[in-house]
Amino acid sequence: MSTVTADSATAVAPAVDLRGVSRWYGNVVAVNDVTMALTAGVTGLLGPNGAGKTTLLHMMAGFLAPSRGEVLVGGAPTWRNPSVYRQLGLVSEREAVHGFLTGWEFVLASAKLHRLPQPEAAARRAIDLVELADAQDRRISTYSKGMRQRTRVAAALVHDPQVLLLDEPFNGMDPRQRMHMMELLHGMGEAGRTVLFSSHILEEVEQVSGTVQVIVAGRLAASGDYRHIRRLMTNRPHVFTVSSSDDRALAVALMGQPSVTGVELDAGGLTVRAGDYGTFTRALPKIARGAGIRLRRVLPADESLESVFSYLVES
Ligand SMILES: Nc1ncnc2c1ncn2[C@@H]1O[C@H](COP(=O)(O)OP(=O)(O)OP(=O)(O)O)[C@@H](O)[C@H]1O
Repeated sequence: MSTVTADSATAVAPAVDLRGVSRWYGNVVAVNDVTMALTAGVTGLLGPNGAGKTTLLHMMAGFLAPSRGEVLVGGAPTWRNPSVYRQLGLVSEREAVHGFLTGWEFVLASAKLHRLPQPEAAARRAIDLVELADAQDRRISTYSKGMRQRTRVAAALVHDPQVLLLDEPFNGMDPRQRMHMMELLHGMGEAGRTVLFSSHILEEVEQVSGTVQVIVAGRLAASGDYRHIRRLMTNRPHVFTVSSSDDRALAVALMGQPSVTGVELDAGGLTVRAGDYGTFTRALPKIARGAGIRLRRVLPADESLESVFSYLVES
């Protein structure tokens, strides 16, 4: 977990610090006792739909009050604290932009809302950063989805905030637009900004960020280095459906394996429960070969992200 250690005098204070944060809507608990600290660089906030990602981001941005706990940005509470807004930018999930404005007008309006001393210079810098200068004088209604998204990022960055929060920024983008947005986020992280983006897609997070916060049903399920979390996800018990040239003989051979915890045989083939993914998938071809059996099909039966997430929560 990316906590700041007290033993190091040079430890960097987290830009975003959540301490025992909960938020409920009536009797729905959207966020449940979350503690996390974010420092410079890009972090992915990974979780299935309805996990509480938007609620967390909105509390960080000062749009929502926590029901319990503290949400700090730069050491100050975000709720009802306009001075914090100068340090952060939020790109929300919904894509509402005024299509009749040009990209330039939209970003400039944001600079003026922030009452920046030189709004034109700030708008120019933000537009250059997202590489939209060529299209800045066209109406937003003529932009592609990716260009609209970049316009919104420019508007959120116009005041050069230390913290940038993005809610599902890759939704609906084609691969090229995705790549461009990923490079943009990378660059901002490398420049020392604290960037947090939410996603429900594991691969998306893997490509952009080495650090992940996994949120499931309002709780922080796992946190830290992506590879560590990936291992947690693959080292869990797995169920496979297997069909072969002789399912009955294969069932007998598999039952003798320590990595196998259960085998069921029916007309459709075998359902095999294995202790972990790697050991079983390495052992299976050898076992089949040893018994003179040909494998026809091996499919993981429980690979939905939902099942991976619920495993993380239960473990
Ligand atoms: N204004 C609200 N009133 C009541 N319940 C809400 C409200 N906003 C969110 N919720 C509930 O809180 C939970 C978390 O929602 P949230 O939008 O934060 O999740 P999410 O991870 O961002 O999901 P998604 O990706 O689908 O937006 C869900 O059960 C949702 O139905």
